Amino acid sequence: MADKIKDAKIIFVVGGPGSGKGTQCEKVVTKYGYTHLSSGDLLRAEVASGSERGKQLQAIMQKGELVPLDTVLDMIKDAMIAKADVSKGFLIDGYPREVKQGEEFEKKIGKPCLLLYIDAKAETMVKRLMKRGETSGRADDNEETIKKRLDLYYKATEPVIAFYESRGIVKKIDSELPVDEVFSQVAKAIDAL
Ligand SMILES: Nc1ncnc2c1ncn2[C@H]1C[C@H](O)[C@@H](COP(=O)(O)OP(=O)(O)O)O1
Ligand SMILES: [Mg+2]
Repeated sequence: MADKIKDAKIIFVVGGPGSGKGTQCEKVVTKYGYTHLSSGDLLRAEVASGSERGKQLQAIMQKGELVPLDTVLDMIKDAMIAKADVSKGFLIDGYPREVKQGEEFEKKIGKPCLLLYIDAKAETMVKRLMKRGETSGRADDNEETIKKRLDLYYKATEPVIAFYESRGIVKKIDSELPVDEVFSQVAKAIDAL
């Protein structure tokens, strides 16, 4: 089954909470016809389904912690297989959150050809998340959880960037700029593939 996705382009989209990953991915979907898979959205869909697994996930996410690796990976893989025939490529948004997740992804699914590092200052991310929290309805868009998510990002996720830098596939994107200017950097990186 996983054979079908072996030849598809896989792009990891990594950045802190509120850095603008989802915003940029939506624009890539429109321009390039890629499939956008946000690990957070997949997990939130499971929570919304009201399943037993969803309830356990919600408790973890509300605390700003990482959910078990196999759960996320299985969800991403199932979603990729479902889209394999129609997709030009995959944007994997919000994953890997830690180096181990990247290693497991490559074992079970395939290798990324690019890592988009969506970079914004902590202060900017907090500001954007607090604003998003006014309307998002997300249980983790509150001041206390935001702080934990940022700490975890710097501790667990930044090493992911270093790991893939050694492979030469990291493209750093300045996400302090207006959305369209951020996107022109993203488009340049994708056009160069
Ligand atoms: N370049 C930019 N300038 C200003 N606001 C931005 C921006 N990119 C995203 N935003 C806004 C949209 C959202 O309300 C919030 C978080 O963006 P997001 O795409 O949901 O981030 P992420 O998916 O990385 O958590 O910030
Ligand atoms: Mg997002």
